[in-house]
Amino acid sequence: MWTSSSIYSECSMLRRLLCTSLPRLPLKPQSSSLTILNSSLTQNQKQKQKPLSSHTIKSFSTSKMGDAPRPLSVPIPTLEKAERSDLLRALEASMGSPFSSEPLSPNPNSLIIVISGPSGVGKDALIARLRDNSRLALHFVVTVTTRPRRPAEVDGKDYIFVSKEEFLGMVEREELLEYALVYGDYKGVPKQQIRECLAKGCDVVLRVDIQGAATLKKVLGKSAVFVFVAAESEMALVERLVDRKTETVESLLVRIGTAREEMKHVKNFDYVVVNAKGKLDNAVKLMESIIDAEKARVSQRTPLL
Ligand SMILES: Nc1ncnc2c1ncn2[C@@H]1O[C@H](COP(=O)(O)OP(=O)(O)OP(=O)(O)O)[C@@H](O)[C@H]1O
Repeated sequence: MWTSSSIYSECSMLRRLLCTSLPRLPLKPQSSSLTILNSSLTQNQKQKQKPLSSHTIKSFSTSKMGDAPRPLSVPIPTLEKAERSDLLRALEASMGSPFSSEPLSPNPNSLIIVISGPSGVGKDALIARLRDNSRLALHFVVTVTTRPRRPAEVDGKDYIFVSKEEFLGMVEREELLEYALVYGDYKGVPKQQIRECLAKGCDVVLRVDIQGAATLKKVLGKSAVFVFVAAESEMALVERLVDRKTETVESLLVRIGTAREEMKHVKNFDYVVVNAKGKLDNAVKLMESIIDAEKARVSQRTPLL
């Protein structure tokens, strides 16, 4: 029969047993039990407890951690008094092997980043800002096009401007990763530039329209990162196209109608970047964050090309 006094005496015996066995507990694996037991001590008992000496730690070092047997009698100096290098050496000796300075995770793979979105949304503006100001070292693949050069554009930098015959020759020789007829002009992505860049270990940015992105998705699948650039509203997009003053009324109508359809494709992309009016810098920062996050992925993409 349990009486209240017998329960009390059982409890105090158990407490005495636990307190006297405390210094023998292994240091790491059971540190949570150490905390629990410690909290059950009276204030008086806590004051009587001495800090762990190097001798105490030495006896812990004879215990096993996981499967790795640890050598006996490796003296580990106290944390307060030891030289850092001595402490590191003692810890290495105690663990049974030297600490490696090799990176714990491998270098991230090169990325293929596909930037797409409706006409007038600001793809070129975003890419120009990334090219000129970004902290990231990116290679921007220069698209080949048969479209006439706009006054501010530089051949070989903004686009490679070629005749229709030259373009079709490239198609024939299978030099393009993808190509499309966009608003009456051909645009294509040259394979060679991408291959050269990936071989050097750099990250490649491709700028394509929505059709091009759909084709690249079939070719590259999950090996590339697909980013959809959007305006904050349809009105903002139309204003931007009108203000750019590069389109006729007919081509404006075609682009606006196409943009309505293209917005439906956003679900096929990995990320969406809203390029709001006057907030191009925010869009650039978001692009950089996406690239940073992709570099930090545990399961890296491997470019297929
Ligand atoms: N955040 C922004 N705020 C205001 N204007 C912008 C912004 N981003 C781009 N623009 C302007 O909007 C216009 C369209 O941008 P841009 O030419 O870069 O679009 P695009 O998506 O490359 O178009 P396209 O596919 O037709 O070549 C340009 O005049 C550009 O300067």
